[in-house]
Amino acid sequence: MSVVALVPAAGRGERLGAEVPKALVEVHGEALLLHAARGLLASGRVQHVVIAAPSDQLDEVAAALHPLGAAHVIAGGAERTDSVRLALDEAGRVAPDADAVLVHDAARAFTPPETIRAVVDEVRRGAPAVVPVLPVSDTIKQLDASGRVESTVDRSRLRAVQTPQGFALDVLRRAHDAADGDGATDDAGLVERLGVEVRTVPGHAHALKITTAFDLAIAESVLAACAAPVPEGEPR
Ligand SMILES: Nc1ccn([C@@H]2O[C@H](COP(=O)(O)OP(=O)(O)OP(=O)(O)O)[C@@H](O)[C@H]2O)c(=O)n1
Ligand SMILES: C[C@](O)(CO)[C@H](O)COP(=O)(O)O
Repeated sequence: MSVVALVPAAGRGERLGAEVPKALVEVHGEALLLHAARGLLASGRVQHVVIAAPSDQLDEVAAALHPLGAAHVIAGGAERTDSVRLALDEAGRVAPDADAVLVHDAARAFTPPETIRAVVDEVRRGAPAVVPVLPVSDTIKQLDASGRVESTVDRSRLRAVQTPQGFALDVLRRAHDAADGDGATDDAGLVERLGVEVRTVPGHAHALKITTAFDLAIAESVLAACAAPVPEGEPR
């Protein structure tokens, strides 16, 4: 089985508010996108990477990825779903042998390799679709239209969903074909509409989505902690 990873990286990063698109924001001297793509390849499960970049930043993105040597860059679309769809089309050209596909946000640049491997391995075990998830730690309230609390939601079966999400390639193609421009906030959401089973594997705190400046500060600390030598006798 050959695995192609699609990395939607064409967002502007409005909520982060940096001077460059979010995927090009640097942490420890390297673009978030480079961290994300390198993590995918470092998992040892991914053979091809296709990146959907802002259409006016293709050269900048290619330059940021230079240390990696192996990635295909295309222009993304107006919405995340459009960027994934365009990358999926490109995957058919650059990785015709692929039968499994990952979709991974550039914004989740520090997802650990073990999470990526867990997703791929579940697809290899026959899952049509797989998402990494974390339990929700806050109490969740449902509000009415005026902002008053209507009810407290049972959180025992709620999960926050991360990326990479893994799919049998034909399943993701069918899901995007059926969506026909009617997007979802994640790709598994499109698969759910087909009535196809979506399995879960444990997510990881380091796979946080860098959305705001606060998230970026957390990500910087995560990377610093991972790079720091572990004192003798302490677990990593
Ligand atoms: N048209 C778009 C919009 C988003 N993305 C990508 O989808 C991922 C998740 O999106 P998000 O974190 O919301 O990024 P932005 O859209 O850039 O953020 P914002 O909404 O703050 O502008 C990111 O890697 C982003 O680059 C994309 O490829 N194409
Ligand atoms: C795909 C995703 O990261 C899963 O949690 C998330 O749905 C992206 O949402 P956004 O609103 O595009 O940031």
